[in-house]
Amino acid sequence: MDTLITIFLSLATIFISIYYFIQKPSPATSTAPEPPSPAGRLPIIGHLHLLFLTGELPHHQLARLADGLGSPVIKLQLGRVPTVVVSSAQLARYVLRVNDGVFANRPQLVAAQYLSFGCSDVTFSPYGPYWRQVRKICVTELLSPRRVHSSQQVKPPYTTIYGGEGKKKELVGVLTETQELLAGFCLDDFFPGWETVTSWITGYQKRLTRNLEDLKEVCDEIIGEHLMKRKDCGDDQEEEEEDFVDVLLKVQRREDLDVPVTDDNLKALVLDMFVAGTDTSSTTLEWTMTELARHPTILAEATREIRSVVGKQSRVNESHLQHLTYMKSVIKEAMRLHPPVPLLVPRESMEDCVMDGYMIPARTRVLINSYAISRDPTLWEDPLEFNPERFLESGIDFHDQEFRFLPFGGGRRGCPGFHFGLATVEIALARLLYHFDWALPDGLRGEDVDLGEIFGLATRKKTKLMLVPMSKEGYEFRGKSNT
Ligand code: HEM
Repeated sequence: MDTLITIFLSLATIFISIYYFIQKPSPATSTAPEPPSPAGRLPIIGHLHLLFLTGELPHHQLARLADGLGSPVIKLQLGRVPTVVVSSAQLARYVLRVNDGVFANRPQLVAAQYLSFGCSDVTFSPYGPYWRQVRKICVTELLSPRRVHSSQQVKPPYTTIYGGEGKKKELVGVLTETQELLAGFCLDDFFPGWETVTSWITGYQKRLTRNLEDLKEVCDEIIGEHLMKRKDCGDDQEEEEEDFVDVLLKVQRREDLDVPVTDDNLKALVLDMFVAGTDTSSTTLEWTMTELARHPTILAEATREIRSVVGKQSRVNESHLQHLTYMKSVIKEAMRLHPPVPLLVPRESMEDCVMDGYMIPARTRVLINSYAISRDPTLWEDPLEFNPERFLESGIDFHDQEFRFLPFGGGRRGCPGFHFGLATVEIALARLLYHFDWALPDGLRGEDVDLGEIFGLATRKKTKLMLVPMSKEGYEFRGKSNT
C-alpha cells in the first residue's frame, strides 16, 4: 500500500509540475510592476513553505514578511493562488473604500463550498444578486441597530438552541470543527482543481464530509422544531419571541424575493449566524478579560465605572451601556491588540487594478492584515502597550475614516453583525465586572499569563484563561436577568 501511495504521489507531482511549466504567463494588461515578493519561491508550492513550515501563525508571519520587504503590499504565490497582503491603513482604505467594488468578491474556499451549502451564506457567497439579497435580509431583518437596541430585538438562535436534546447537544463540538475548517488556510484552498490529490494527502475532504453530515443533522433538527412551533402558533407568534430562525423562515416564504431562498440556503444562513457571531464575540470577551487580568489598575477603573453607573442592588441592562465610556475603550484596546479576525475574511479582486503603483490582476486573493495595522508603530504610540486611554483621547472608533482600526473589516463586505456582536460583548463584560471582583489564581502574575493564539475563523486564546471570581457585597448576582 505504501509503495502504491508513493507511486501515486510521485506521478501527481510530475503531472502538476508539467502543467505548471507549460503554462504560458498571462499577457500583462498594464506596465505596472507586481508588488514585491519574498525570496524563496519554489516550483509548485510557491511561497507556501514560508507560511506553513515556520510554526508561526499566518498573520504574524505575513506581518514579518511585509516588514522584511519594507512594503505595505506584498505578493505571495501560495500554491496556484496569487495572493496579495495589505499591511497599511492607507492601502486598507484603498481596498475597503476607494476600490471597494473591485474587492467585494470572496474566494470560493473548499470548506465554504461544503459547509456553507455551496457558498450560499452571506460570508462566503460570491458578490452578486444572491449575496445582495441575503445581506439585505441579514442587515434589515436580523441585525439592524434598531433591532439590536430595541425591545424588538431578534433573539440570536443560540439562546434557544444551545443545549437541548438530540444532535443539538453536540452543537458546540460540531461548530468548533466547522470554524477550524473554515479558517481558510488549508492546502486544498491553494490548489484549486487539484482537491482530489491534496485532500487525499491531507484527509481534509473526509473531515469536511463528516462535518457537513453533522451540520445537516443539527440544522434539520433546529429548523424542524421551528416549523413545528409555527404550525402550533401560525403567524401569531409575538415578535419578541422570534429568534433568527423564525425570522428567516418567514422571509423564505415571502413572494417579493429577487432570488428564491431554498431550504439549503436557509441552512447556510442559520449556520452563518452561528459561525460568524459566536466565536468572534466570545473571543473578544476572552481577550478583554485576559488584558484586564494582566492590568489590575485598568480592571479596577472599569469595575468602578460600571458600579457607579448602575448603582448597588441593581441589574446591568442595555440602557447602562451608553454611559460606560471607559469600559468601551477597554474593549476597543483589547480588539486592537488581539483582533478576533486578524486577516479579515479573504477578498478576491474582480478586475485588474493598480494599487500603490503595483498591478493587481483580476482573481487575486487579497488579505488585509488588520493585526499588523493595529500594531503599526507609525499609527500607534507604544503599540504593544495595553492602554485604553488612547481611545478616550484620540476618539478613534470602529468606523475610523483612516482605517487604522478594523476589527469588523469595512466596505460593502464589512461585518453586518457589528452592533449585535459589540452589544453582546459589552453587556457580558459589564455584568462580569459588576457582579464580581476578579483576580488571577494565587501565585500567578500578570506577566505570566499566556498570550499564545490559535488561528481559526476567530483567533482564540491557546490556553484557557483561569481567573478567580469573588462576589462583592451589594453587587451580588440576584437570579435571572430580564435583558
Ligand atoms: C465581536 C464580534 C464580531 C467581530 C469581531 C466580527 C468581525 C468580522 C469581520 C472582520 C468580518 C469580515 C469583514 C470584511 O471582510 O471586511 C466579518 C464579516 C461578517 N460577520 Fe462579523 N464579527 C462579529 C460579530 C458578528 C455577528 C454577531 C454576526 C451575526 C450574527 C456576524 C456576521 C458576519 C457576517 C454575515 C459577515 C460576512 C459579511 C459579508 O461578507 O457580506 N458577525 N465579521
